[in-house]
Amino acid sequence: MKEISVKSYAKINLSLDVLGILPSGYHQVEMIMQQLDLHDVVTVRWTENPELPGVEIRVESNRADLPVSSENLAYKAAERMAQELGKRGTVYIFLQKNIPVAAGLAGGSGNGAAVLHSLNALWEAGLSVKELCRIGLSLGADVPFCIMGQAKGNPQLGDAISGDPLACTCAYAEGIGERLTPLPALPAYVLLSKPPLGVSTAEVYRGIDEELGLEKPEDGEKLLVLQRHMDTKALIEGIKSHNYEKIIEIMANLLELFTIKQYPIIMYTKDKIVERGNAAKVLMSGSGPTVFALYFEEDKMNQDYEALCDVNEETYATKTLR
Ligand SMILES: C[C@](O)(CO)[C@H](O)COP(=O)(O)OP(=O)(O)OC[C@H]1O[C@@H](n2ccc(N)nc2=O)[C@H](O)[C@@H]1O
Ligand SMILES: Nc1ncnc2c1ncn2[C@@H]1O[C@H](COP(=O)(O)OP(=O)(O)OP(=O)(O)O)[C@@H](O)[C@H]1O
Repeated sequence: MKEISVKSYAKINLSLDVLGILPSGYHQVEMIMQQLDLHDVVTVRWTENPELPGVEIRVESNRADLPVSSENLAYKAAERMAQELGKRGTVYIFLQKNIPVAAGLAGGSGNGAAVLHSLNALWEAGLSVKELCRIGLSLGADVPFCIMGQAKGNPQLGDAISGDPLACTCAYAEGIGERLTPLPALPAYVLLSKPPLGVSTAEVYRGIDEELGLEKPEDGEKLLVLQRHMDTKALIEGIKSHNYEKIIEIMANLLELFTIKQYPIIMYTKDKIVERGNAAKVLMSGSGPTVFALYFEEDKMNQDYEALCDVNEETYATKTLR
């Protein structure tokens, strides 16, 4: 029996723009993604057994409300790796969940990514970060970025993975979120506050279509309309040159257009942070509903943390992963 534990980090979107809709129904996006120190711990145990016809998978978690069947992204990730590498034996996965669920923080995507990394290590498969990202994309659009962040934040995966040119904790994402260019991390303290509701990512992208008047092109038809709603290129320059004023000015999340209208409690949470006057920026992360606030001074975040715990039970004080 062999075992490994991997830290599965939460992510926020420093920016998220939707440029258009593809014939697949997926959206062409432009985003800056940043990993946070807040993490789940994914432990994977592998027992080889040539008598078995394939791989048996069992998932357990400390959260009773999380599906542990084949719907779980950790389960799916083990299935995909087994298909790729044709192994026989038992995979046992334990998910120590600390990241809130259905929150816009890529918690599930991270767990899927962690299982890919774990099995790559336990099976000594030697797959590169790029190869893991290819497999990860079939699990979800956020998975490749989670793979890159975990490569940086888990030295136990070995020098080849942590030294991979794609290992990074901040990245510029294009395509459906899978074309990733590493960026320097943004050093900041981050407060997360999740209103008590879960949001479906698919519902949010459908809602955005209505907001923007986007219609899915027919198969074979070219993507005609590509419209930018924020200056992501200038944001990248700001991150590279440590121009915090510029970063704060440009950061935005287009998905707020729909999610905040649909769930006013998100605006209520944002207002509660903004009115305290400590945060440099307050935005919704991903498809929501979690609101994040950025700070450059830790004590300012700590003051807001105390106050926000009274607004939403699921409130966390963390920082960006560097
Ligand atoms: C909102 C973000 O979290 C921002 O990082 C991602 O864009 C979503 O990533 P994700 O949850 O990993 O997405 P997936 O699991 O692949 O897809 C969930 C649903 O979101 C929609 N989806 C997702 C990504 C994308 N670029 N366009 C989409 O339209 C699709 O309807 C899909 O059915
Ligand atoms: N390992 C997992 N951890 C959390 N949720 C999972 C997992 N596997 C499957 N799910 C399901 O995925 C859904 C979305 O959960 P998740 O926490 O990944 O949301 P999210 O942070 O909004 O993700 P993303 O930002 O990638 O859209 C939930 O309804 C949950 O039941």
